[in-house]
Amino acid sequence: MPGIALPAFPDDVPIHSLPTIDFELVKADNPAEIDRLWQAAVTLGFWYLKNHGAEQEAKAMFELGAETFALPLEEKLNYEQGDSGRSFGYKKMGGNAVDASGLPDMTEFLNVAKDDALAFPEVVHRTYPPAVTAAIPSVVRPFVCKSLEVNITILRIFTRRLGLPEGTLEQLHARDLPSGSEARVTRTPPMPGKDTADRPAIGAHTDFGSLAFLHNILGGLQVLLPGQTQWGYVKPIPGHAICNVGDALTVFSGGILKSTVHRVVPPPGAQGEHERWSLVFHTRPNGAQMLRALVEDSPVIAESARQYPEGKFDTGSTVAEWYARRTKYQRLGNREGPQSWAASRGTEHNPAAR
Ligand SMILES: O=C(O)CCC(=O)C(=O)O
Ligand SMILES: [Fe+2]
Repeated sequence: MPGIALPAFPDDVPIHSLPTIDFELVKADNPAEIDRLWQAAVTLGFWYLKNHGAEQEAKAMFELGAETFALPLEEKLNYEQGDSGRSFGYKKMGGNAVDASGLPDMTEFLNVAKDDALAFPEVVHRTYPPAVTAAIPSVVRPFVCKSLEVNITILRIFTRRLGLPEGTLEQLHARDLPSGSEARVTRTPPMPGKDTADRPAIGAHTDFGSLAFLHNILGGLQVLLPGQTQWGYVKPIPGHAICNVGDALTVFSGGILKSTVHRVVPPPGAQGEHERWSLVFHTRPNGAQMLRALVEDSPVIAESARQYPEGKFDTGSTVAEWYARRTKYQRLGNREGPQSWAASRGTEHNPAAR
């Protein structure tokens, strides 16, 4: 459980060092820091974020996750997300595939919709276990609001840098329009002695949405940076969130922003003896928005999109449809064969990676 003394991240495993962006400087419009953020987003798609101001809110969310996961499985299954393509609610361990062979995942999720948190006590999407419902005003909503503040600030910067009219990305991620945005707590049981690549806890994927704001305690997250063939761990650093770009921003930006493949494997070294917890806020665009490059709105995006095969960023679907397809075919309950895994994929650079 979060909070107990844990072994340090080992120093003999391959890591990818990511740049650290200072959110205070970004908010203060510091040009050099904004440049560094932009460089990270268009090259690696991943960066650390310090001074984000969400530590207390994150801690409370971890505690709520612990309380929820401690419920009997039978009770948790009453809130299971199901196989329809919706992710809100509880996801049982083994509900998803981690690769084309249909190997089951090893992680349980609690996913609370941004819309349910902000509209509470009104129910927009679904209901949650009573302890979660009771904690929406005091725990979930504050975390959602802090996370949105961080991600919307970053989206404003991307709007400018992409040459889009002011407010474009903010409007595509409107607070009060329905979306797949959600707060997620994850728990993976200890997997001591497991070879990392043999037993992913969460399979290789790109994120479905726009921006992830992730809080890690133990290692286990690995990324496959663009152009590289070696997975590297992202070492958790206290007080530093890990941020990454998701598929929706890659598509909107005509390939300028990089949505990078990542996965979760058992924590390395002695950390593998412990349960792994993570917390993430996934910011996703308005569900009704068509998912395609914003070529009419920005010459920079039009120019970038031209360098890719025609139609690459014309998904032909709304954000909600794209997201539902990916969620649905990841579910083992919908699996018909390797084609189901293929149907769950996004803009991954290397769809065969696991
Ligand atoms: O737990 C982690 O470190 C990553 C979780 C993740 O990739 C996701 O929720 O999309
Ligand atoms: Fe992810």
